[in-house]
Amino acid sequence: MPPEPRTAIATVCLSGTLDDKLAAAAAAGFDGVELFENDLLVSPSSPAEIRRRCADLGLSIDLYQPFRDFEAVPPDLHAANLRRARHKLDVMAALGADTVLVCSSVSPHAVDDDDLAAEQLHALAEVAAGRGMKVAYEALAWGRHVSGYEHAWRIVRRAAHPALGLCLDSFHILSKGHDPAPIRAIPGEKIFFLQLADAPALPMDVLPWSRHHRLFPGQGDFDLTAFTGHVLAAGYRGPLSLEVFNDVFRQADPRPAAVDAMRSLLTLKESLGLLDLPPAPAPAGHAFAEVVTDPGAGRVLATLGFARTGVHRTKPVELWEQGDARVVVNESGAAHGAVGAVALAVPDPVRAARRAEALLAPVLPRTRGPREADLAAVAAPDGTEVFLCGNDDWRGDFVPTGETADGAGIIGIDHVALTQPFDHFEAAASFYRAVFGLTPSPVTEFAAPYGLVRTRGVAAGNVRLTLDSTVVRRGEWAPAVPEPQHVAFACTDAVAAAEAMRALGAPLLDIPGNYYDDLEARLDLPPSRLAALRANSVLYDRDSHGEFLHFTTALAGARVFFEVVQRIGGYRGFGVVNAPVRMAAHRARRNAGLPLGTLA
Ligand SMILES: O=C(O)c1ccc(O)c(O)c1
Ligand SMILES: [Mg+2]
Repeated sequence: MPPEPRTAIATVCLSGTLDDKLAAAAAAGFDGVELFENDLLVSPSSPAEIRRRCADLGLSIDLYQPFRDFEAVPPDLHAANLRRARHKLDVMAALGADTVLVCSSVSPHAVDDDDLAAEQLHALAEVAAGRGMKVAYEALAWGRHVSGYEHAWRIVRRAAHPALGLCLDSFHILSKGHDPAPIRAIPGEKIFFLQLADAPALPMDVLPWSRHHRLFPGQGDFDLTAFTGHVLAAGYRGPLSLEVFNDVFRQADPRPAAVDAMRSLLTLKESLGLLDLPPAPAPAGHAFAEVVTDPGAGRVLATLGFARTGVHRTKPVELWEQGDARVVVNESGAAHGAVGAVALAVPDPVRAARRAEALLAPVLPRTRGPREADLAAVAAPDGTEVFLCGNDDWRGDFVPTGETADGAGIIGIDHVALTQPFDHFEAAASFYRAVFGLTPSPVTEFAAPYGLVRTRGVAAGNVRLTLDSTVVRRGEWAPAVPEPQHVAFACTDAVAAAEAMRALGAPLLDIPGNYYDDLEARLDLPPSRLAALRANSVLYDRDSHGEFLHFTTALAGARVFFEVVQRIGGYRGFGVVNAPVRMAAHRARRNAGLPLGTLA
């Protein structure tokens, strides 16, 4: 295995003051930082104090950035630029930083003259070299005359100064669709710095795309593995450094954000064969789901045909079962009122937990009472507990009740919908992908009653999770309660299940007639099919692989409800198109003041 590269993160990625950022970067295990000039300018600490702080935290300052609008200007401006540069190099000396990033000029004073650019960068490199420092030249995607790395490399080659090299930034190269393969031909020692950022494919101008929408590697649509592979193949041996300008990350708690960033780098290293981790666990299915709520949830499950098969030996927790669907109802934290845990059936829980730990997932203490199963559990970014179950030992925690029920057609858990706090949307998908090997689906957006919601699934085998969040932070007029989470059960005949559950008194949501009139207009379903859906308030969707029928209960706790779904053929989605009518129906019930889990 090649040597493992060092890691760094640009302070601009993180929220807070410089102290907050440095502490978060160090805590997440980064080796160094790119110090963004503005973070220094607004800091009350002197450069020497910042240098000591970084040393105390075990961080190097790998790059001082950015120095702007330097090259290819008329002589008087060049003299002023050199003077400005000398000042910054002095600051760098006090910081103990040896590389300055010069990004390609956006100034209207710059001229389109590679010879002049090379000559002036040579002059800068000469000044830097006199202090044992280096200059890394970066082509901004929107640079006035230099906007591609191959152009920047021609200028660096022409300048031919040992203290002048390139800074490669994946965003500027991949956002413009430039081929990164020729990077392999650049001598590695002339690549002074590597900045990594991913991004979603967005049809927009590169500057706002770069300044607002960058993501950590693996979170967007760029191929960072191939890109980084080219740079390493060239012989680059500097740090892998994250430079991510993102509106949400900039205002999120920097400590979990830095952990999310590091998890992304660890996964990237793994994909490059630079890091050996226990493999992702290939989960087979949902062992159980836990809802933390008031006793209403159990009563609602009874009306869906579930039997209360066990009570926990030591905790106010019940086990409810139907087919292979198992729900643990935990009444010990009713205020939380949502999905508390998902439990994945995995072949080797110990190995899966080791991978999770290596990827910085907090491993939860095993609070074991007498006869309580030794379950490995880790915390997802939003605090949801993820249990790893190799077998059914966990059932031993429950004293069997002997209770049975006739059932109403449920055969297992189809998916668990884990509505995410606004700040965690990207980190959540990365977490489930990196730690458990679940594959994220593309993000879709829909208009919900209180604003736009974005959603994506993460799935592998029979494990499916959905991760929803609002597109922008919620408006003040929206109800204080966040969107609920839910557990969706699989059945083989949704219409029959809805009939059976209504007969048992299930509090199923009523869907308005407008919805069915629109279904008829759009999909031309057979009249008997449409009538059955309408009569039972069953929702419908289809894709190129199959069909999807589903219906939901009223809220069974402050933030949780249940859904019943039928997949026909290879339908891949989650009925997202129907989320707005379901949300509006929940809202209507909430606004009508119906108590939670009110039975029909
Ligand atoms: O958006 C910018 O100005 C900016 C500055 C420095 C960089 O390294 C970069 O990639 C972008
Ligand atoms: Mg950059």
